[in-house]
Amino acid sequence: MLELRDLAFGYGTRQVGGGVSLILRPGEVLALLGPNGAGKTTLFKTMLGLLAPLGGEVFLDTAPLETLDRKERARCIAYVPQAHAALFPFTVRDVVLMGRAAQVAPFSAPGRTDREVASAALERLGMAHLSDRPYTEISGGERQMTLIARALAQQPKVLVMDEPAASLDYGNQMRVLGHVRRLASEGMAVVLSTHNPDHVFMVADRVAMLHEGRLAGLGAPADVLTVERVKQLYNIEVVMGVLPGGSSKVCSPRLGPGD
Ligand SMILES: Nc1ncnc2c1ncn2[C@@H]1O[C@H](COP(=O)(O)OP(=O)(O)OP(=O)(O)O)[C@@H](O)[C@H]1O
Repeated sequence: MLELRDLAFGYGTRQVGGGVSLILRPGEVLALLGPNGAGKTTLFKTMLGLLAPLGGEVFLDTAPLETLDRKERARCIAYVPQAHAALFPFTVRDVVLMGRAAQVAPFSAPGRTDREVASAALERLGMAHLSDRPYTEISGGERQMTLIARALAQQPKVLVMDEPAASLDYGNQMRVLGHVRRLASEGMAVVLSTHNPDHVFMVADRVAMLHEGRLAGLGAPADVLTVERVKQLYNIEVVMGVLPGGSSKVCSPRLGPGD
């Protein structure tokens, strides 16, 4: 569904990373883990076509990304960026409705189906009560949930989420991860970045670890997300295990007296 072949990425002459090859399949959740500045956002922007690759290729449903126009891309792949400051006082409903842009004919207004899909996305995320509120007057976490609803309204095959849980409270973090699993079980392919190994264990089928712009590991979390890898990526000692009654591994820092 989404394939990266020996992808190199960066900004103009500044290469951030390279040699990234992977295939994302329908119904799969892939987590991208890596320290600040490792190149996760730059890689995402390149796989979305917002930045031109510095080498290699991106394929969407076997078509080279550069052969698809913006509407064709938007019908296939949706992006939830990192939480950002709001500029215009659109209502939450209208922000979510913008996710329908690729389905609306040129010079036409969104139709009833578009409004129903947008409302359903808000409903699904438990955000319906905020529909009429200005996007500039809701909290950072509520803005993040609105952006997720906007991406769902796009009804993409591939969903790319840049640290979707970063500004959410504990309950919403777990709810968003639950939604991610449900979307995958309906056939959507999801790639999300996170700094939290527990979230990887909870939600991901595979994890790709990015270290200084290169893949430092790719595979099932239980196999490749090890104590040693976390030490390599984040320079921190951790312990991992399954808690009594738990179903997935958890990761906990091992802090010394001087930390
Ligand atoms: N617009 C830009 N122009 C040039 N370099 C940039 C630009 N944006 C980011 N960078 C650099 O590219 C590198 C990778 O940044 P990127 O935002 O992709 O990292 P990240 O893994 O997403 O980090 P974080 O976890 O902090 O969000 C960093 O060294 C950063 O300083």
